[in-house]
Amino acid sequence: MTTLRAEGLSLRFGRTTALEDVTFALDDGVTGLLGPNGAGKTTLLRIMATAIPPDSGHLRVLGADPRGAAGRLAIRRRLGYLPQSPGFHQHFTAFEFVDYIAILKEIVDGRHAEVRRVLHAVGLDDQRGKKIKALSGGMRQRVGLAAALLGDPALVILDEPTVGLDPEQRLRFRELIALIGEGRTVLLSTHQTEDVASVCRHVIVLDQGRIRFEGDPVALAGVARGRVWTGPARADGALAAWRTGNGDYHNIGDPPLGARLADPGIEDGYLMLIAAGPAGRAA
Ligand SMILES: Nc1ncnc2c1ncn2[C@@H]1O[C@H](COP(=O)(O)OP(=O)(O)OP(=O)(O)O)[C@@H](O)[C@H]1O
Repeated sequence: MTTLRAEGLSLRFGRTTALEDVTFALDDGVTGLLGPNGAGKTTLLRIMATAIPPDSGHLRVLGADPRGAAGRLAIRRRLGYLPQSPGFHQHFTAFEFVDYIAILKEIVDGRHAEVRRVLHAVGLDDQRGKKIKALSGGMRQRVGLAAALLGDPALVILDEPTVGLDPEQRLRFRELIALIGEGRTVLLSTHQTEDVASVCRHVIVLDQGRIRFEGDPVALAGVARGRVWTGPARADGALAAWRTGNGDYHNIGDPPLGARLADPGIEDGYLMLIAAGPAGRAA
């Protein structure tokens, strides 16, 4: 079943166009929302979480229309949202923070059992009595994730949850997200193409408020097929190029004649789209 359908969403902040004619649908599983700084990711997530309305366009979330108060309430009851800055109360313990969110979510029956359940789901059984300020960044993100899972939401929206985590924490967090995506819809906003490669079955690339790509991760890599090559120097005219560990340069763009083509990855496809700019719509 389609969990969410957005049609022609647009939103401006003064003279800044944050979103322009954004149309997509979400189903079960993890969808990655990739885009550079300022692409409009957080704005789009906030609209979907019913925190702000779009200027124009239509949105249907879990069968409800967020334009009316009753629709918004119905959506919020079945939604888990982890914002970029969850506003942790540093002096609360992990349990107290999640319990506080459970109160705000109006969970009445078995509230403490539900708090324990979500803390267990994110692997924080042993840490639940610790103060937020004493937890590592990765643990803190888990507390935020636990709060987002209260009430077993059908739709979970995660705004850049892997930012600032070390590689091992990021791996563990990805595993958790993959588990959460089984049987429910998860939208994961991220700058990390590795997040998308490891957990997402579907990916949306947003740039300058517009959708530049929608499809599976293999198709995103395919955007750069025939456009990635290696050579001894940074190629003139490459859209992006960087030196690799063995001293060769990895180039993306229009390859010169006789170039040594390489298999593209998700990062190559993503960079092709972003570097080519709005005119270079490739999917
Ligand atoms: N409340 C606001 N008032 C004014 N401009 C805003 C506001 N929120 C966002 N913007 C602008 O809208 C555009 C999109 O911002 P948004 O935060 O949605 O991007 P983002 O993709 O989430 O970026 P990042 O990856 O840096 O978090 C940016 O140009 C931003 O400056």
